Amino acid sequence: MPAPAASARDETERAAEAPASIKVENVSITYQTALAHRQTLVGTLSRLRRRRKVTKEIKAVRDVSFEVPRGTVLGIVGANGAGKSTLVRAMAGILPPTNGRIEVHGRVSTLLALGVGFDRKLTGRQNVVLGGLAAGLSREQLEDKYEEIVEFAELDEFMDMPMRTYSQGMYGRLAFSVAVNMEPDILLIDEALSVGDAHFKRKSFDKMRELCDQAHTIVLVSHALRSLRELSDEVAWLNKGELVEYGRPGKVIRAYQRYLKVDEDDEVTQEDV
Ligand SMILES: Nc1ncnc2c1ncn2[C@@H]1O[C@H](COP(=O)(O)OP(=O)(O)OP(=O)(O)O)[C@@H](O)[C@H]1O
Repeated sequence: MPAPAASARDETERAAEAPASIKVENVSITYQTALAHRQTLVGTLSRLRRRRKVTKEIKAVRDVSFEVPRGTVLGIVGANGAGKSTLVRAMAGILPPTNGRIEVHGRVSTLLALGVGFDRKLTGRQNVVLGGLAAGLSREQLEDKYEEIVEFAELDEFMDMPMRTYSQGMYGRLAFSVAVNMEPDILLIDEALSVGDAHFKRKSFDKMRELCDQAHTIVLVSHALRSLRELSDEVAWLNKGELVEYGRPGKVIRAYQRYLKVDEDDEVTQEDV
């Protein structure tokens, strides 16, 4: 019967026509960082006199291009220092690319290891309200969301305490709960797939799977290869700032593991760490 075939084709065509959620075009990001010389007094004095700053360039991302279609879950893998966090921070608009451009279509919510975070002087409740307003939610939307966020984080009795009194796990649980409950079009997650204790890890992974199955566009940076393989539609492998491979999760992760010289079923690299 033609109808189902036609609708399947329509779907494919629609997906092909749908604009990419994220477009990364020839992006390079270079950090300029002050170089520490051996700290001798004479050397420091002479440099101060000459007012010369010694800087070093670190090319963290080198001419990277790819597109993330709407509704795609993209995993990013790579060794330490490969440029993963730098690229995701640029996608989040925290860091401007040195060259190239990044287009992002949709409301973004981030859960990043570095950078944006809560103000520890404020209570959990104040942080959630401020974060929600900053993310563009109305007061009414925030009231509904607030209950969901607190219930998911299971931190009801701590919400009126300053966040400096929170344990690291409690902090992570609230951050995760805020990020996933903001109903973003695009969710950027860096090294925060599993936070909290074993119970919350399970819960946050199930929530991630639920979000990945829905029409959200998600970018996940993680060293937890098993989770990435399970959650991602596509995987990008970065090495020394360059995009080495982009494609189906099994294929790209196997190539990355060969590079790392670890077995495919190596328990440690599979783990959610
Ligand atoms: N703020 C910064 N200033 C200068 N150099 C930086 C800064 N942040 C990162 N770098 C450098 O940029 C490179 C890429 O770092 P990045 O944090 O993006 O790597 P990563 O792939 O996320 O690593 P990891 O897996 O260890 O988290 C590294 O060489 C790092 O030293």
